[in-house]
Amino acid sequence: MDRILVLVRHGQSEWNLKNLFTGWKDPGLTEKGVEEARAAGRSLKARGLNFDRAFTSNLVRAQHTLKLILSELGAPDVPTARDLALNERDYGDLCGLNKDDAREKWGDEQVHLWRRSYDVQPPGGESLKDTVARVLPYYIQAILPAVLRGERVLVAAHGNSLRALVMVLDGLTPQTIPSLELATGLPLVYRLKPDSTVETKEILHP
Ligand SMILES: O=C(O)[C@H](O)COP(=O)(O)O
Repeated sequence: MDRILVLVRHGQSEWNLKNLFTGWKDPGLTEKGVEEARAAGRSLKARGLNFDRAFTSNLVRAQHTLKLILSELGAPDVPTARDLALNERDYGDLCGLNKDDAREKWGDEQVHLWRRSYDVQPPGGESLKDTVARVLPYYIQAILPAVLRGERVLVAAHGNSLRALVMVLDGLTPQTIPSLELATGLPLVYRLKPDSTVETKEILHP
């Protein structure tokens, strides 16, 4: 039995293009983001993958990415769960601010800590640790059981909600997680062992 889990960050959003902190705000995909999602679907199809179940967040940039991928696979009706647990990390008071302006105001180091550290919270927002605290229980309760049953599972979510999950899957630490970046629209293909640890991991480049 194969235990397939594929994670994909949404395609470029309108606020990614404007370099704005986004969090729980709900911009759509740019034309480039739509193409990135379609390319992800084509890569998965070329890899011979299809899916029995899908999960996404409550935000349209991830939902639209998932819809485009499934359309490219010719499988628009895959059972799909949408849950706030997979939402992007909430950037709180930073939402809507330009990231370069934030660096000017608070300094590169402080902004890097807010964006990439494990336990430093942006003002009024969530740290990655806070994000793990809602993503991991959902993964264990909803996503992992499907994978262990042999269902091929696709998760379309966000840069930091997926960093939270990849941290656990890849055994990263608070010291190593800051260097993890997830590109938009690049599928991560995991094959899990029966004990739910990772057997193989593959990044599908277009
Ligand atoms: O929420 C956002 O601003 C982006 O989707 C992710 O931002 P980051 O890459 O700065 O964490």
